[in-house]
Amino acid sequence: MENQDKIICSELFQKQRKVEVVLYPAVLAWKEIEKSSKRSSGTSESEHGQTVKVCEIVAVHKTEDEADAQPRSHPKRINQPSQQYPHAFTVSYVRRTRQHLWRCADVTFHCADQQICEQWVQVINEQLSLLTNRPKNLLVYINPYGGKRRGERIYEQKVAPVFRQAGIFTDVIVTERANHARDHLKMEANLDDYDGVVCVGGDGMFSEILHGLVTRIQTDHGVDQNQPDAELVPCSLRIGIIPAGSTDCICFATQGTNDPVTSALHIVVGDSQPMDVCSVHHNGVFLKYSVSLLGYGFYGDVLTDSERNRWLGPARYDLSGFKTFLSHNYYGGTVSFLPADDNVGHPRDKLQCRSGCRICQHKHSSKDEHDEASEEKEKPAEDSDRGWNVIHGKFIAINSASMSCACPRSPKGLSPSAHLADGTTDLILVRKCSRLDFFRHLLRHTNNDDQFDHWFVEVHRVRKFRFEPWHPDLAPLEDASEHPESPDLSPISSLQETYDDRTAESSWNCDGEILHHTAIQVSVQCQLIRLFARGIEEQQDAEVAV
Ligand SMILES: CCCCCCCCCCCCC/C=C/[C@@H](O)[C@H](COP(=O)(O)O)NC(=O)CCCCCCCCCCCCCCC
Ligand SMILES: Nc1ncnc2c1ncn2[C@@H]1O[C@H](COP(=O)(O)OP(=O)(O)O)[C@@H](O)[C@H]1O
Ligand SMILES: [Ca+2]
Repeated sequence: MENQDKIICSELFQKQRKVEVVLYPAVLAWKEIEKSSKRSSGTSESEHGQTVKVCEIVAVHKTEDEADAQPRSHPKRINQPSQQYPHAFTVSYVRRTRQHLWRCADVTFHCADQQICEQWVQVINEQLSLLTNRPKNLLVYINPYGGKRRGERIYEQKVAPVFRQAGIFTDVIVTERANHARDHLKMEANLDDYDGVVCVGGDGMFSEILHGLVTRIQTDHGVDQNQPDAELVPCSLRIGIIPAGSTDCICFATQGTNDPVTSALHIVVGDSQPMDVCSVHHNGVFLKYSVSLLGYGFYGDVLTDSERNRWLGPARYDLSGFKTFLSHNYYGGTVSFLPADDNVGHPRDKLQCRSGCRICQHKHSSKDEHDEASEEKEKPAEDSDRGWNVIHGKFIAINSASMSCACPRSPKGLSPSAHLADGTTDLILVRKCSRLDFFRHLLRHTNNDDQFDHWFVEVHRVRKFRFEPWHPDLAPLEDASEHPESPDLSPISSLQETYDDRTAESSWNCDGEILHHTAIQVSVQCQLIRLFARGIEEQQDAEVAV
């Protein structure tokens, strides 16, 4: 073993091939040195060798099992290299497969000398121990009733083995009722014992963890959440999401897939993705936090209806989506919003938030300065409407997407260019239109067409917004902005007979939870939490160059 300038190099044996294994300061590389005659053509892998970033090594261990230590294809033949190389160690690392999916792969190196083998295990472990962003102790909450009720099985079979391999200690709590996890975090959990909290479930379960954690931190720091302008204290603990829910949009939109093993690996390598959180108030009283969708009208009605059919699992949303689409309700109200600065782009600029996103980083570095400036602007009470835009209308949907809300149903999401951590939310207003028009709009969430390119849709990037449903007595008789009716998918208009658009109110869908107030004030809290994620990687990130 050579150890020059912290580069360690040995000739070892891997799958009956002699390989040169090199540990650079941040990369492990191995390359075949002598090709056996059988493999003369060689694969590109063997010619160019393979590399793994040290920060993506899950674990290294001495391969004790004889069957593992010997090349598997010829365990009993004499004169095999395994006789000359009886010692072995195995490196488990992250391998990217298709579409942002990560898997844990193993490579076993054999060597002649026990000391060299042990040295390799030691130096790799030393490098791993320098990676201080990796969690060592995690608090795990499992919702056994989320999604298809597979939370416990998913955790035991797919996630726990990865954590075990990486030497992570876990305390696991299987929830016994709704809000069990939230209340435990709020009042009981000893947060000092952990580097992070893991939630196994869907967006609703994530919401529990978010509320428990954020509320606990504010209470510990004496911050009053009821003050809409209170400066909230960011959470130091990161949150990991193991998807086992119905929509899994927060997981999908932060790592590009809803796969439990991929999530487990993002946690193991200690990824960190800051994220915006919207705080929702009603007349100065705190209601809820939201990180993905705050939706009034269509998505509120879908959620309300779907709760009755929870037994259907994830399919309840399709059924309720279809029913709500047929009802074709619209709701009067006034939306006011404070637009974001131009430097965070625009919802239709086609710039997508990706791993290491510049817009989110810029926002972070300018956050303090920006917050001070904006407080100055908003403080005087009589001047509090300065910079606000006001829109009155009848809306089929009012959606605030603080992130893209990409999910398997809509791989590009409700607002494909929304950013995870830029301190803004994309406010999408879908005005009263025909069923056919609304169907076209919905359909564009599933293809490459621009869902904002309709006369009845407008979208604004905002830092705050308010909504006020029309009081029946004060509602204007006709909405001035209304477009002449375009063709409808009509025969169902009889469903509308009992519908009074002057009194109708919907409810807000707040990350999959119903809010009990319709008049709300929303403010984006820039980068309040961090996830064990890295945003969606560009495809070329998958390659490593030495
Ligand atoms: C024509 C097909 C149209 C497909 C349109 C799909 C748009 C989907 C956007 C989804 C945004 C999801 C935002 C995330 C919400 C979640 O926080 C939240 C909670 O998740 P959890 O249960 O995992 O805890 N999930 C939800 O509120 C569910 C929203 C799902 C809505 C599905 C709507 C399906 C619409 C189908 C319309 C069918 C029209 C057919 C006309 C012939
Ligand atoms: N043990 C439990 N029993 C019943 N409900 C629970 C339990 N644990 C969590 N919940 C609630 O279940 C709801 C749905 O959970 P979630 O994991 O988001 O699944 P889904 O994506 O299918 O909606 C959440 O509102 C959460 O508060
Ligand atoms: Ca955002």
